[in-house]
Amino acid sequence: MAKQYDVLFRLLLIGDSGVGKTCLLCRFTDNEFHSSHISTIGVDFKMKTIEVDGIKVRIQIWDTAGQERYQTITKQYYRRAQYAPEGVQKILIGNKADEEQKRQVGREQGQQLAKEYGMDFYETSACTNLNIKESFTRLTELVLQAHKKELDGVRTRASNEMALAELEEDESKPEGPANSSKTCWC
Ligand SMILES: Nc1nc2c(ncn2[C@@H]2O[C@H](COP(=O)(O)OP(=O)(O)OP(=O)(O)O)[C@@H](O)[C@H]2O)c(=O)[nH]1
Repeated sequence: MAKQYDVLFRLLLIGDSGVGKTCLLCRFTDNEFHSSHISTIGVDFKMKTIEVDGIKVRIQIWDTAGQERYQTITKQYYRRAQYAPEGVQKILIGNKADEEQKRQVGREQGQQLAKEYGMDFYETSACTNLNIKESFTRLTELVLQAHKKELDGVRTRASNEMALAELEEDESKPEGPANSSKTCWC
């Protein structure tokens, strides 16, 4: 059976209560949007596998509560992330981009803040599905880049496995032009 993923990492969603962290997560993992605000209690998580540069990446996405009363719990999660030996990759997201009239933070303000912290900036909408896949994919790319050395081994293994699977598939096919997978245009 084909391996389900090559690497696994953990991603943390942090931000004030009501900014749309749970909705970003539900849009990304299940392509769903809920208009009600049910505050996250403590932390919750969902999983999603995406493929970037031929590598199957399984992401465990932790959704933290924005409400202050859960800060003692949620802080433990950021702290653990801070001590990661390879450092932490971050991006800044301004959500609810569909609500232009109710905008609280200017786009330039967001871009400036992201620049100060050396982060990429995305304006998203969980409601209209704007930049959801793009922002999660970008963060995944940053994590993969930060772990480039370990990944070279994974990439070699993945391409060897793919070559082996293709070989096995070819060997199981009966010979003859009718079964040839190549198309000739001449
Ligand atoms: N218009 C619009 N509303 C959104 C968007 N994302 C979330 N919302 C709404 O904002 C409210 C809060 O969303 P949540 O995802 O529950 O917010 P949260 O950041 O997880 O909140 P806590 O769990 O309390 O930290 C809900 O009513 C959502 O429907 C968006 O992109 N556009």
